Amino acid sequence: MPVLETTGVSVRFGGNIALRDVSLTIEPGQVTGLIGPNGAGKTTMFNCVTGMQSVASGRVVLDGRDITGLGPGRRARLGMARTFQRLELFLSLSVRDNIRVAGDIVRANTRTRIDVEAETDRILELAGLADIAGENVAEIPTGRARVVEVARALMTRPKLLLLDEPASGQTEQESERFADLLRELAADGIAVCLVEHDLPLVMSLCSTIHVLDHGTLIASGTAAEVQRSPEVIAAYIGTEAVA
Ligand SMILES: Nc1ncnc2c1ncn2[C@@H]1O[C@H](COP(=O)(O)OP(=O)(O)OP(=O)(O)O)[C@@H](O)[C@H]1O
Repeated sequence: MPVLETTGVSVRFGGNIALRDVSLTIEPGQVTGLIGPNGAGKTTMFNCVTGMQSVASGRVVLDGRDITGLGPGRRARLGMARTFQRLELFLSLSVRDNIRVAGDIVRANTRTRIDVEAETDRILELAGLADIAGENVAEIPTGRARVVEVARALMTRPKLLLLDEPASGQTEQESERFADLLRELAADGIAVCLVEHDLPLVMSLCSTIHVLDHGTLIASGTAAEVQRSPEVIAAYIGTEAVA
């Protein structure tokens, strides 16, 4: 069973249709890509999934449960977490405290028994951030700050992790390490969904890729399948081969 299923999701902003009848699934234990040109509706889709944007029509189903009417807090407690295109970190806090604070919130708002300090240490190691744990987030490079955001999301133990352009600002080396982290998370059973313009990264990481264009889902399939799709080539990839 997919972790997430959207059926016929549509969103309008005044006369502008941001999403038109979008039906897609995100499976556990995989990295799924959501790609498309600027303005295609990718972030709006994340907002619909996380409850930050209400839908004009359609349904959002998490683990077989219809969550279309639930707010972002309820959805987060049901097991979804996200990161943002524009970094949303506490700039005056250290890397460690940015991660720890999510654990404190989980402990305060749910009945989860969580050893916040131990879990913070585990996630710092897992995400490769232990060497900069004490540094202020304002002082670290953007590429690593993006990993801090992912690490903070992991403190909530999500089953669905939505990442909005997490590799932007990363060096090639950082993005290789980041890809390894996402593979590990998927191998652990998490459903990871990635909005990303770095196509070689998406193509190498994602088992399934959904392609949006002008709010419409124009293709879903493996990297090889979407790269062959004439609609995708015309709308987004162009004629140049993607490595
Ligand atoms: N709050 C809003 N009010 C009005 N229009 C919006 C709003 N949010 C998004 N849009 C419009 O909806 C469409 C989809 O935007 P969205 O940000 O979801 O695209 P995107 O695929 O994430 O783009 P990008 O790759 O540039 O981040 C665009 O036409 C955008 O201008």
